[in-house]
Amino acid sequence: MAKINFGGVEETVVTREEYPLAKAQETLKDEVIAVIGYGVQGPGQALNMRDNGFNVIVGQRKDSPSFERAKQDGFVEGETLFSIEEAAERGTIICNLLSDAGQIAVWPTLKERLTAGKTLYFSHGFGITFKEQTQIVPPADVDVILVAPKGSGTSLRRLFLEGGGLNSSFAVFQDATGKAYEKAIAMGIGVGSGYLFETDFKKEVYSDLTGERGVLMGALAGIIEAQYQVLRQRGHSPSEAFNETVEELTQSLVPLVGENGMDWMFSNCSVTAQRGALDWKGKFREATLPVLNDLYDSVASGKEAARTIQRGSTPGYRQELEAELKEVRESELWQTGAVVRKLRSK
Ligand SMILES: NC(=O)c1ccc[n+]([C@@H]2O[C@H](COP(=O)([O-])OP(=O)(O)OC[C@H]3O[C@@H](n4cnc5c(N)ncnc54)[C@H](O)[C@@H]3O)[C@@H](O)[C@H]2O)c1
Ligand SMILES: CC(C)(O)[C@@H](O)C(=O)O
Ligand SMILES: [Mg+2]
Ligand SMILES: [Mg+2]
Repeated sequence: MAKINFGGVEETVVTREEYPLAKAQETLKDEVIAVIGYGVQGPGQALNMRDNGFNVIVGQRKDSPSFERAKQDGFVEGETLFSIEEAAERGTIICNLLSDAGQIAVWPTLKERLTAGKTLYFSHGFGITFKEQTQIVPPADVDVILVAPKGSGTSLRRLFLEGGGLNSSFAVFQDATGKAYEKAIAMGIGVGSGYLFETDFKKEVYSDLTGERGVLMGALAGIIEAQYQVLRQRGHSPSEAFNETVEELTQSLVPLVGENGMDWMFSNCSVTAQRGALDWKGKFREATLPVLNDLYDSVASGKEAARTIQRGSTPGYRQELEAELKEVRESELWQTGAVVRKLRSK
Protein backbone atom coordinates (compact mmCIF):
# COMPACT_ATOMS: atom_id res chain seq x y z
CA MET A 1 0.00 0.00 0.00
CA ALA A 2 1.47 3.32 -1.00
CA LYS A 3 1.82 6.04 1.63
CA ILE A 4 1.35 9.36 -0.12
CA ASN A 5 1.97 12.76 1.41
CA PHE A 6 -0.93 15.16 0.84
CA GLY A 7 0.21 18.66 1.75
CA GLY A 8 2.07 17.33 4.79
CA VAL A 9 -0.39 14.60 5.82
CA GLU A 10 0.40 10.99 4.99
CA GLU A 11 -2.46 8.81 3.72
CA THR A 12 -2.87 5.23 2.44
CA VAL A 13 -3.59 4.99 -1.27
CA VAL A 14 -3.85 1.88 -3.44
CA THR A 15 -2.59 2.24 -6.98
CA ARG A 16 -3.43 0.14 -10.03
CA GLU A 17 0.30 -0.58 -10.39
CA GLU A 18 0.52 -2.29 -7.01
CA TYR A 19 -2.88 -3.96 -7.34
CA PRO A 20 -3.25 -4.75 -11.05
CA LEU A 21 -6.42 -6.04 -12.66
CA ALA A 22 -5.02 -9.59 -12.92
CA LYS A 23 -4.63 -9.67 -9.13
CA ALA A 24 -8.19 -8.42 -8.63
CA GLN A 25 -9.45 -11.09 -11.03
CA GLU A 26 -7.56 -13.76 -9.05
CA THR A 27 -8.97 -12.49 -5.72
CA LEU A 28 -12.56 -12.54 -6.99
CA LYS A 29 -12.39 -15.50 -9.37
CA ASP A 30 -14.83 -17.65 -7.38
CA GLU A 31 -17.27 -14.85 -6.60
CA VAL A 32 -20.62 -14.16 -8.18
CA ILE A 33 -20.98 -10.39 -8.01
CA ALA A 34 -24.66 -9.42 -7.80
CA VAL A 35 -25.28 -5.78 -8.61
CA ILE A 36 -28.60 -4.91 -7.00
CA GLY A 37 -30.11 -1.77 -8.53
CA TYR A 38 -29.53 -0.42 -12.02
CA GLY A 39 -29.89 3.34 -11.66
CA VAL A 40 -26.70 5.40 -12.12
CA GLN A 41 -23.94 3.53 -10.26
CA GLY A 42 -25.42 0.11 -11.06
CA PRO A 43 -24.80 0.26 -14.83
CA GLY A 44 -21.41 1.98 -14.48
CA GLN A 45 -20.06 -0.58 -12.04
CA ALA A 46 -21.74 -3.67 -13.53
CA LEU A 47 -20.56 -2.92 -17.07
CA ASN A 48 -17.02 -2.04 -16.00
CA MET A 49 -16.77 -5.23 -13.93
CA ARG A 50 -18.20 -7.32 -16.75
CA ASP A 51 -15.73 -5.79 -19.23
CA ASN A 52 -12.96 -6.42 -16.70
CA GLY A 53 -13.75 -10.14 -16.80
CA PHE A 54 -15.68 -10.60 -13.53
CA ASN A 55 -18.68 -12.82 -13.05
CA VAL A 56 -21.42 -10.20 -12.79
CA ILE A 57 -25.18 -10.59 -12.50
CA VAL A 58 -27.77 -7.84 -12.10
CA GLY A 59 -30.80 -7.80 -9.80
CA GLN A 60 -33.46 -5.24 -10.58
CA ARG A 61 -37.22 -4.91 -10.16
CA LYS A 62 -38.82 -6.63 -13.11
CA ASP A 63 -41.25 -4.48 -15.14
CA SER A 64 -39.12 -1.38 -14.43
CA PRO A 65 -37.41 0.75 -17.11
CA SER A 66 -34.05 -0.11 -15.51
CA PHE A 67 -34.70 -3.83 -16.06
CA GLU A 68 -35.16 -3.11 -19.76
CA ARG A 69 -32.04 -0.96 -19.76
CA ALA A 70 -30.01 -3.83 -18.26
CA LYS A 71 -31.29 -6.05 -21.09
CA GLN A 72 -30.24 -3.46 -23.65
CA ASP A 73 -26.81 -3.42 -21.99
CA GLY A 74 -26.47 -7.12 -22.72
CA PHE A 75 -27.58 -8.71 -19.44
CA VAL A 76 -29.73 -11.72 -20.24
CA GLU A 77 -32.87 -12.49 -18.27
CA GLY A 78 -32.53 -15.80 -16.44
CA GLU A 79 -28.76 -15.94 -17.08
CA THR A 80 -27.23 -12.71 -15.84
CA LEU A 81 -30.35 -10.63 -15.11
CA PHE A 82 -32.75 -11.56 -12.32
CA SER A 83 -35.25 -10.22 -9.84
CA ILE A 84 -33.63 -8.64 -6.77
CA GLU A 85 -34.47 -11.73 -4.70
CA GLU A 86 -32.93 -14.19 -7.11
CA ALA A 87 -29.79 -12.15 -7.76
CA ALA A 88 -29.24 -11.79 -4.01
CA GLU A 89 -29.71 -15.53 -3.62
CA ARG A 90 -27.15 -16.30 -6.33
CA GLY A 91 -24.61 -13.59 -5.46
CA THR A 92 -21.68 -14.14 -3.11
CA ILE A 93 -20.84 -10.44 -3.20
CA ILE A 94 -24.06 -8.45 -2.95
CA CYS A 95 -23.61 -4.89 -4.20
CA ASN A 96 -26.29 -2.74 -2.68
CA LEU A 97 -26.65 -0.09 -5.37
CA LEU A 98 -30.26 0.81 -4.77
CA SER A 99 -31.05 4.41 -3.96
CA ASP A 100 -30.14 5.17 -0.34
CA ALA A 101 -33.82 5.40 0.66
CA GLY A 102 -34.71 2.33 -1.45
CA GLN A 103 -32.11 0.29 0.45
CA ILE A 104 -34.30 0.42 3.56
CA ALA A 105 -37.34 -1.23 1.97
CA VAL A 106 -35.24 -3.93 0.31
CA TRP A 107 -32.97 -4.63 3.30
CA PRO A 108 -35.03 -7.54 4.77
CA THR A 109 -34.90 -9.23 1.33
CA LEU A 110 -31.12 -8.89 1.13
CA LYS A 111 -30.47 -9.72 4.78
CA GLU A 112 -32.29 -13.03 4.48
CA ARG A 113 -29.95 -14.02 1.64
CA LEU A 114 -26.72 -12.83 3.26
CA THR A 115 -25.56 -16.22 4.44
CA ALA A 116 -22.29 -16.77 6.33
CA GLY A 117 -19.15 -15.85 4.38
CA LYS A 118 -20.92 -13.67 1.80
CA THR A 119 -19.92 -10.05 1.27
CA LEU A 120 -22.18 -7.02 1.47
CA TYR A 121 -20.89 -4.14 -0.63
CA PHE A 122 -21.99 -0.50 -0.66
CA SER A 123 -20.97 2.61 -2.59
CA HIS A 124 -21.95 4.92 0.26
CA GLY A 125 -21.59 4.79 4.02
CA PHE A 126 -25.21 5.93 4.41
CA GLY A 127 -27.11 2.74 5.31
CA ILE A 128 -24.55 1.50 7.85
CA THR A 129 -23.71 4.85 9.48
CA PHE A 130 -27.32 5.94 9.94
CA LYS A 131 -28.41 2.51 11.13
CA GLU A 132 -30.82 3.93 13.72
CA GLN A 133 -32.80 5.34 10.80
CA THR A 134 -32.19 2.65 8.17
CA GLN A 135 -32.23 -0.45 10.41
CA ILE A 136 -29.46 -1.83 8.18
CA VAL A 137 -27.45 -4.01 10.57
CA PRO A 138 -25.63 -6.80 8.73
CA PRO A 139 -25.25 -10.29 10.21
CA ALA A 140 -21.93 -10.70 12.07
CA ASP A 141 -20.69 -13.51 9.80
CA VAL A 142 -20.55 -11.50 6.55
CA ASP A 143 -17.92 -9.08 5.27
CA VAL A 144 -19.11 -5.51 4.83
CA ILE A 145 -17.11 -3.31 2.46
CA LEU A 146 -17.41 -0.05 0.56
CA VAL A 147 -16.10 1.34 -2.70
CA ALA A 148 -17.45 4.80 -3.39
CA PRO A 149 -16.48 6.27 -6.75
CA LYS A 150 -15.93 10.01 -6.31
CA GLY A 151 -18.09 11.08 -9.21
CA SER A 152 -21.13 10.08 -11.20
CA GLY A 153 -21.59 6.50 -12.42
CA THR A 154 -21.82 8.06 -15.87
CA SER A 155 -18.27 9.44 -15.52
CA LEU A 156 -17.08 6.11 -14.07
CA ARG A 157 -18.21 4.35 -17.25
CA ARG A 158 -17.04 7.06 -19.65
CA LEU A 159 -13.56 7.22 -18.15
CA PHE A 160 -13.30 3.43 -18.19
CA LEU A 161 -14.18 3.34 -21.89
CA GLU A 162 -11.49 5.95 -22.52
CA GLY A 163 -8.97 3.72 -20.71
CA GLY A 164 -8.84 5.79 -17.52
CA GLY A 165 -10.24 5.38 -14.04
CA LEU A 166 -12.25 7.49 -11.59
CA ASN A 167 -10.76 7.71 -8.11
CA SER A 168 -12.74 6.03 -5.32
CA SER A 169 -12.80 5.82 -1.55
CA PHE A 170 -12.75 2.36 0.00
CA ALA A 171 -13.44 1.05 3.49
CA VAL A 172 -14.05 -2.08 5.52
CA PHE A 173 -16.79 -2.01 8.13
CA GLN A 174 -16.80 -5.67 9.09
CA ASP A 175 -14.20 -8.36 8.36
CA ALA A 176 -15.75 -11.74 9.10
CA THR A 177 -13.58 -13.84 6.77
CA GLY A 178 -10.23 -12.10 7.17
CA LYS A 179 -10.38 -11.24 3.47
CA ALA A 180 -12.60 -8.18 3.51
CA TYR A 181 -9.78 -5.69 2.96
CA GLU A 182 -8.46 -7.59 -0.04
CA LYS A 183 -11.97 -7.93 -1.47
CA ALA A 184 -12.64 -4.21 -1.08
CA ILE A 185 -9.48 -3.34 -3.01
CA ALA A 186 -10.19 -5.95 -5.70
CA MET A 187 -13.75 -4.62 -6.10
CA GLY A 188 -12.38 -1.08 -6.32
CA ILE A 189 -10.11 -2.10 -9.18
CA GLY A 190 -12.91 -4.14 -10.76
CA VAL A 191 -15.42 -1.30 -10.91
CA GLY A 192 -12.91 0.85 -12.76
CA SER A 193 -11.30 3.00 -10.08
CA GLY A 194 -8.07 4.82 -10.76
CA TYR A 195 -6.58 5.31 -7.30
CA LEU A 196 -8.25 4.01 -4.13
CA PHE A 197 -8.25 6.21 -1.01
CA GLU A 198 -8.79 4.50 2.33
CA THR A 199 -11.51 5.84 4.63
CA ASP A 200 -14.24 4.55 6.93
CA PHE A 201 -18.01 4.42 6.40
CA LYS A 202 -18.79 7.40 8.63
CA LYS A 203 -16.13 9.67 7.15
CA GLU A 204 -17.22 8.72 3.62
CA VAL A 205 -20.87 9.55 4.19
CA TYR A 206 -20.22 12.77 6.14
CA SER A 207 -17.83 14.12 3.50
CA ASP A 208 -19.93 12.93 0.56
CA LEU A 209 -23.20 14.44 1.82
CA THR A 210 -21.40 17.70 2.65
CA GLY A 211 -19.65 17.84 -0.72
CA GLU A 212 -22.72 17.28 -2.87
CA ARG A 213 -24.90 19.65 -0.84
CA GLY A 214 -22.02 22.14 -0.79
CA VAL A 215 -19.49 23.12 -3.44
CA LEU A 216 -20.07 20.22 -5.83
CA MET A 217 -23.78 20.77 -6.42
CA GLY A 218 -25.87 22.83 -3.97
CA ALA A 219 -23.52 25.75 -3.44
CA LEU A 220 -22.49 25.75 -7.09
CA ALA A 221 -26.09 25.94 -8.27
CA GLY A 222 -26.98 28.56 -5.64
CA ILE A 223 -24.06 30.92 -6.27
CA ILE A 224 -24.62 30.70 -10.02
CA GLU A 225 -28.28 31.65 -9.57
CA ALA A 226 -27.32 34.56 -7.31
CA GLN A 227 -24.72 36.05 -9.67
CA TYR A 228 -26.95 35.61 -12.73
CA GLN A 229 -29.78 37.36 -10.88
CA VAL A 230 -27.57 40.31 -9.92
CA LEU A 231 -26.29 40.75 -13.48
CA ARG A 232 -29.78 40.53 -14.97
CA GLN A 233 -31.24 42.96 -12.43
CA ARG A 234 -28.43 45.42 -13.24
CA GLY A 235 -29.42 45.43 -16.91
CA HIS A 236 -27.18 42.81 -18.51
CA SER A 237 -28.55 40.59 -21.27
CA PRO A 238 -29.23 36.88 -20.58
CA SER A 239 -26.31 35.76 -22.77
CA GLU A 240 -23.89 38.17 -21.10
CA ALA A 241 -25.03 37.13 -17.61
CA PHE A 242 -24.77 33.44 -18.53
CA ASN A 243 -21.37 33.75 -20.22
CA GLU A 244 -19.87 35.59 -17.23
CA THR A 245 -21.36 33.12 -14.74
CA VAL A 246 -21.42 29.64 -16.26
CA GLU A 247 -20.01 29.29 -19.75
CA GLU A 248 -16.61 30.73 -18.97
CA LEU A 249 -16.52 28.76 -15.71
CA THR A 250 -17.11 25.37 -17.34
CA GLN A 251 -15.38 25.94 -20.67
CA SER A 252 -12.32 27.94 -19.71
CA LEU A 253 -11.53 28.43 -16.03
CA VAL A 254 -12.53 25.23 -14.16
CA PRO A 255 -10.64 23.05 -16.65
CA LEU A 256 -7.55 25.15 -15.83
CA VAL A 257 -8.15 24.58 -12.09
CA GLY A 258 -8.45 20.86 -12.76
CA GLU A 259 -5.29 20.88 -14.80
CA ASN A 260 -2.95 22.58 -12.38
CA GLY A 261 -4.67 24.19 -9.41
CA MET A 262 -6.31 27.48 -8.46
CA ASP A 263 -3.13 29.60 -8.69
CA TRP A 264 -2.55 28.24 -12.21
CA MET A 265 -6.01 29.36 -13.30
CA PHE A 266 -5.49 32.76 -11.62
CA SER A 267 -2.11 33.19 -13.27
CA ASN A 268 -3.69 32.61 -16.67
CA CYS A 269 -6.04 35.52 -16.12
CA SER A 270 -5.28 39.25 -16.17
CA VAL A 271 -3.68 40.89 -13.17
CA THR A 272 -6.89 42.92 -12.93
CA ALA A 273 -8.87 39.68 -12.52
CA GLN A 274 -6.29 38.24 -10.10
CA ARG A 275 -6.33 41.36 -7.87
CA GLY A 276 -10.11 41.35 -7.71
CA ALA A 277 -10.46 37.64 -7.15
CA LEU A 278 -7.83 37.57 -4.40
CA ASP A 279 -9.54 40.54 -2.70
CA TRP A 280 -13.02 39.02 -2.90
CA LYS A 281 -12.36 35.33 -2.20
CA GLY A 282 -12.01 36.01 1.53
CA LYS A 283 -15.43 37.68 1.62
CA PHE A 284 -17.01 34.74 -0.11
CA ARG A 285 -15.22 32.33 2.24
CA GLU A 286 -16.41 34.20 5.36
CA ALA A 287 -19.95 34.54 4.00
CA THR A 288 -20.26 30.82 3.26
CA LEU A 289 -18.41 29.38 6.29
CA PRO A 290 -21.46 29.59 8.58
CA VAL A 291 -23.64 27.94 5.91
CA LEU A 292 -21.11 25.14 5.42
CA ASN A 293 -20.82 24.61 9.18
CA ASP A 294 -24.64 24.43 9.40
CA LEU A 295 -24.57 21.91 6.59
CA TYR A 296 -21.94 19.73 8.28
CA ASP A 297 -23.91 19.83 11.56
CA SER A 298 -27.04 18.82 9.68
CA VAL A 299 -25.18 15.87 8.14
CA ALA A 300 -23.54 14.78 11.41
CA SER A 301 -26.79 15.02 13.41
CA GLY A 302 -28.53 12.69 10.94
CA LYS A 303 -30.94 15.43 9.80
CA GLU A 304 -29.85 15.18 6.17
CA ALA A 305 -30.23 11.40 6.29
CA ALA A 306 -33.71 11.74 7.81
CA ARG A 307 -34.77 14.12 5.04
CA THR A 308 -33.30 11.86 2.34
CA ILE A 309 -35.18 8.90 3.75
CA GLN A 310 -38.42 10.77 4.39
CA ARG A 311 -38.55 12.30 0.91
CA GLY A 312 -37.11 9.23 -0.84
CA SER A 313 -39.73 6.92 0.66
CA THR A 314 -42.68 9.11 -0.33
CA PRO A 315 -44.72 7.63 -3.18
CA GLY A 316 -44.44 9.73 -6.33
CA TYR A 317 -41.19 11.31 -5.13
CA ARG A 318 -39.34 10.70 -8.41
CA GLN A 319 -42.02 12.72 -10.25
CA GLU A 320 -41.71 15.50 -7.68
CA LEU A 321 -37.95 15.50 -8.14
CA GLU A 322 -38.39 15.62 -11.90
CA ALA A 323 -40.78 18.59 -11.52
CA GLU A 324 -38.14 20.44 -9.48
CA LEU A 325 -35.48 19.70 -12.10
CA LYS A 326 -37.87 20.85 -14.81
CA GLU A 327 -38.25 24.16 -13.03
CA VAL A 328 -34.45 24.57 -13.05
CA ARG A 329 -34.26 23.52 -16.71
CA GLU A 330 -37.00 25.96 -17.71
CA SER A 331 -35.62 28.96 -15.82
CA GLU A 332 -34.31 31.82 -17.95
CA LEU A 333 -30.78 31.07 -16.75
CA TRP A 334 -30.70 27.48 -17.97
CA GLN A 335 -32.79 28.14 -21.07
CA THR A 336 -30.13 30.68 -21.96
CA GLY A 337 -27.57 27.97 -21.22
CA ALA A 338 -29.21 25.61 -23.69
CA VAL A 339 -28.87 28.22 -26.44
CA VAL A 340 -25.30 29.17 -25.47
CA ARG A 341 -24.25 25.48 -25.52
CA LYS A 342 -25.33 25.31 -29.16
CA LEU A 343 -23.03 28.19 -29.99
CA ARG A 344 -19.84 26.41 -29.00
CA SER A 345 -17.42 26.11 -31.88
CA LYS A 346 -15.64 22.79 -31.96
N1 LIG B 1 -25.36 8.34 -8.63
C1 LIG B 1 -24.04 8.22 -8.53
O1 LIG B 1 -23.31 8.41 -9.50
C2 LIG B 1 -23.40 7.81 -7.21
C3 LIG B 1 -22.02 8.08 -7.00
C4 LIG B 1 -21.40 7.53 -5.87
C5 LIG B 1 -22.15 6.78 -4.99
N2 LIG B 1 -23.48 6.57 -5.19
C6 LIG B 1 -24.22 5.72 -4.26
O2 LIG B 1 -24.53 4.52 -4.97
C7 LIG B 1 -25.81 4.02 -4.55
C8 LIG B 1 -26.75 3.93 -5.73
O3 LIG B 1 -26.98 5.24 -6.19
P1 LIG B 1 -27.69 5.55 -7.58
O4 LIG B 1 -27.65 7.04 -7.75
O5 LIG B 1 -27.13 4.69 -8.63
O6 LIG B 1 -29.16 5.08 -7.24
P2 LIG B 1 -30.55 5.44 -7.97
O7 LIG B 1 -31.17 6.54 -7.22
O8 LIG B 1 -30.27 5.65 -9.41
O9 LIG B 1 -31.37 4.12 -7.71
C9 LIG B 1 -30.85 2.84 -8.06
C10 LIG B 1 -31.95 1.87 -8.30
O10 LIG B 1 -32.69 1.65 -7.10
C11 LIG B 1 -33.97 1.22 -7.49
N3 LIG B 1 -34.86 1.37 -6.31
C12 LIG B 1 -35.08 2.49 -5.60
N4 LIG B 1 -35.95 2.23 -4.59
C13 LIG B 1 -36.28 0.92 -4.70
C14 LIG B 1 -37.13 0.05 -3.97
N5 LIG B 1 -37.83 0.48 -2.93
N6 LIG B 1 -37.22 -1.23 -4.37
C15 LIG B 1 -36.51 -1.68 -5.42
N7 LIG B 1 -35.68 -0.93 -6.15
C16 LIG B 1 -35.57 0.36 -5.79
C17 LIG B 1 -34.31 2.11 -8.66
O11 LIG B 1 -35.24 1.45 -9.51
C18 LIG B 1 -32.95 2.27 -9.36
O12 LIG B 1 -32.82 1.37 -10.43
C19 LIG B 1 -26.27 4.97 -3.45
O13 LIG B 1 -25.80 4.47 -2.21
C20 LIG B 1 -25.56 6.27 -3.79
O14 LIG B 1 -25.39 7.14 -2.70
C21 LIG B 1 -24.12 7.07 -6.28
C1 LIG C 1 -21.88 11.92 -7.86
C2 LIG C 1 -21.86 12.28 -6.38
C3 LIG C 1 -22.50 13.63 -6.16
O1 LIG C 1 -20.49 12.37 -5.99
C4 LIG C 1 -22.46 11.17 -5.50
O2 LIG C 1 -22.07 11.36 -4.18
C5 LIG C 1 -23.97 11.03 -5.56
O3 LIG C 1 -24.60 10.97 -4.49
O4 LIG C 1 -24.52 10.93 -6.66
MG1 LIG D 1 -23.48 11.16 -2.73
MG1 LIG E 1 -20.11 11.68 -4.07
